[in-house]
Amino acid sequence: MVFHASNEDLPFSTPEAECLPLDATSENAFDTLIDAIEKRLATAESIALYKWDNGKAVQDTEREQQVQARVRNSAWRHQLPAERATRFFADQIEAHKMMQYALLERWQRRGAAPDAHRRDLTSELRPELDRLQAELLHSLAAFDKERRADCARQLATKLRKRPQPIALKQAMIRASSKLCDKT
Ligand SMILES: O=C(O)C(=O)C[C@]1(C(=O)O)C=C[C@@H](O)C=C1
Repeated sequence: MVFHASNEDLPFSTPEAECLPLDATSENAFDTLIDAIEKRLATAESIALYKWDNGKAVQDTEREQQVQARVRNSAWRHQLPAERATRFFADQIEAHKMMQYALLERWQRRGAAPDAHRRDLTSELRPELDRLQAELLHSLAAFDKERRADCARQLATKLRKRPQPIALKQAMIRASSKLCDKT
């Protein structure tokens, strides 16, 4: 309950649900960033399927260097220090690989990959990752502006509340492991 005792025109109390929480902006920025992280990881299954079908290794160091060069060059556009942006992206890439390895291991054990729709790595999936990059950097910048002292506790609660398959959950934890660090 919130009391408005000093103003007689206002009702004596207002249900909490009608009042905006004090930290609504911070909550929104946090949720938006976690959604964007999840969106990037959601491409891991299609990418792993492409690699399974084409016998391609998960690790592609040259592509990672290209991704990080683009991140470094566009960080300023989002008022982000290049170091913060590239460290954040290193975590996104590691989490993406973690998820791909988990899926490939599962398909190897079963002896087959799912009969799902296939998408091309070069013409569809990587361009999608490139588009998501701007969304992630934008969300990271907004999150950093509103970051609260209890960030780590908030993060743990948010991750716990997301109903997700185990491989995605673990990848989300890896992807967000340094979000609340100072640098
Ligand atoms: O583009 C790929 O091949 C991916 O698997 C995606 C990704 C990434 O997260 O950006 C992950 C692993 C590779 O080493 C390179 C890039």
